[in-house]
Amino acid sequence: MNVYVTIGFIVGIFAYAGLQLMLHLTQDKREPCILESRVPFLDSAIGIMNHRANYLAKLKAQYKASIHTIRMPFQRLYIVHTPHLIQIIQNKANASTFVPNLLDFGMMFSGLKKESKVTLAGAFGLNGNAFTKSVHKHLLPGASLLATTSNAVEKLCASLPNNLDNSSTQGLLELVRHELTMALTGAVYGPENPYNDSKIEASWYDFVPGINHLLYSPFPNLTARAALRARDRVIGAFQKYFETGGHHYAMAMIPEMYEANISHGLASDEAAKMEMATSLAMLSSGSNTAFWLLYQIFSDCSALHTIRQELLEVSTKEETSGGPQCRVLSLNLIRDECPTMSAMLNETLRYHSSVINIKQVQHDTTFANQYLLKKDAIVMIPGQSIHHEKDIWGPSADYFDHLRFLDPASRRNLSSTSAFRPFGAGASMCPGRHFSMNVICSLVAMIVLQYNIMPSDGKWRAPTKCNADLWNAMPKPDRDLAVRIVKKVESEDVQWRFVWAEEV
Ligand code: HEM
Repeated sequence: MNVYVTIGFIVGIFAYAGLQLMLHLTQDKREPCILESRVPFLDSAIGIMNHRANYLAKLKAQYKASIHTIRMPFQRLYIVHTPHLIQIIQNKANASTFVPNLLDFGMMFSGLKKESKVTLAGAFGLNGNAFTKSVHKHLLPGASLLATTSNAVEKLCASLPNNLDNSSTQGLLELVRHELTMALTGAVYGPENPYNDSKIEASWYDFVPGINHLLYSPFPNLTARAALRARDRVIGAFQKYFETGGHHYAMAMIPEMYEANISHGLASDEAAKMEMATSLAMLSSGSNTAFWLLYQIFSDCSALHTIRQELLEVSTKEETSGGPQCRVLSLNLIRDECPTMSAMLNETLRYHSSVINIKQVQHDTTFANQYLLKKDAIVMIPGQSIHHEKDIWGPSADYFDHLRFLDPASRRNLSSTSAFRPFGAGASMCPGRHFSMNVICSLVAMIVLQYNIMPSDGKWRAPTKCNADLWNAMPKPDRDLAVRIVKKVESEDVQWRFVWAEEV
């Protein structure tokens, strides 16, 4: 054997043994166990590369542990899989021990300068940032949510006929993504919405794949050059938006966030970068949710028929003088008066969700009277483990059942964040969930009532979601579905009017 190969081999063996020793010497016996240590400190990186968003659920299925440790270079992760342990973490008394750290995530990919990060951390500490505070204030149920939802619904009503009425073959995901992007951002950013420019919309979606590089790559500037150039274009558009006062015509949340960041000492062009975090929260999970919901409805004839019937029954006839029949649907009624559609939405969230809640341990603590959790470690709660737990959801937990939430016992689980957590839990539970669900339900109802969707190859086949991003609460399908969308024959003679007419 070549002498260099022999030396390399021996060095490799020593390095491996050294790393194994280091791993086990630095792991306290009282900490949750390590499940895999074939490649010390790198098992999880390899596992995530291979299994992406499914990695943690795969570990649970394989080892059946309720909690375990993952070691990465300079970081320990504690993965929690079972409801009783999750409840302890979510217990109010433990709020100062386990703290959400989404703030860091937003800052990591927004392109902020170091000094701006320091300014924001000084201003907001562990209490979120101007963005999270404002969303909690403006998008929880109330007049502002109502106005913003109505605005988004108007945008959908205006754009849908233009984009769907041509019976050509289109990608389902691409189609709903465009509709939701324009409706959500249009309602939030107002008439000067930077995403009105199709180049900026395209640049946003060119940037998104770069987030993984910013999170995991040691050299994102080399490995994600095109994505980072796309981010510069989006940031540039937001800088212009604020410079020219576009935010004065937006919903109150946007100028409020901007002014808060400026008042804490951020330069105007840096404050504009925070809109990358707003855009990500707004645009990352919604279109994937709408995609899966449409897939589940249209691929099941009986569910489609029932949902159409329910929607029709809550709509009312509007008197017209001649011409086609006119029907009005108050989309806000769907949640309470269309049980199958609501059940289908909740099952879509339960079954497909890839959410992982992340908290940081603030000090060494003994958890559940048993485990030592070390300061600065990250606690991860994979929603998949809970959403597919047979003790909670019964033997059919691993299957999609659009009738599941018609059953009172399953419906009760909706209000337990130890059972149903597509939007997280506790004080940091997604404050955009009402807005997002309102608009997604509206889009889906408008499509279901007016169009037929058929896969262009004639057979519905669920795309896989093996490459879904670990950070996204709803998984992107690995491939888009080519579909043909045609106006329903019956709806040729009906003029539909859709409104969001809720009273506060
Ligand atoms: C289907 C759509 C959405 C899903 C599945 C989703 C999911 C989530 C999840 C899982 C979290 C983390 C919660 C936790 O740590 O406990 C979160 C946080 C957040 N989401 Fe959403 N989200 C969606 C849409 C939106 C929209 C449209 C907005 C804004 C307009 C938004 C704004 C936020 C904000 C500001 C936070 C941070 C809250 C905090 O730290 O206090 N989300 N979201």
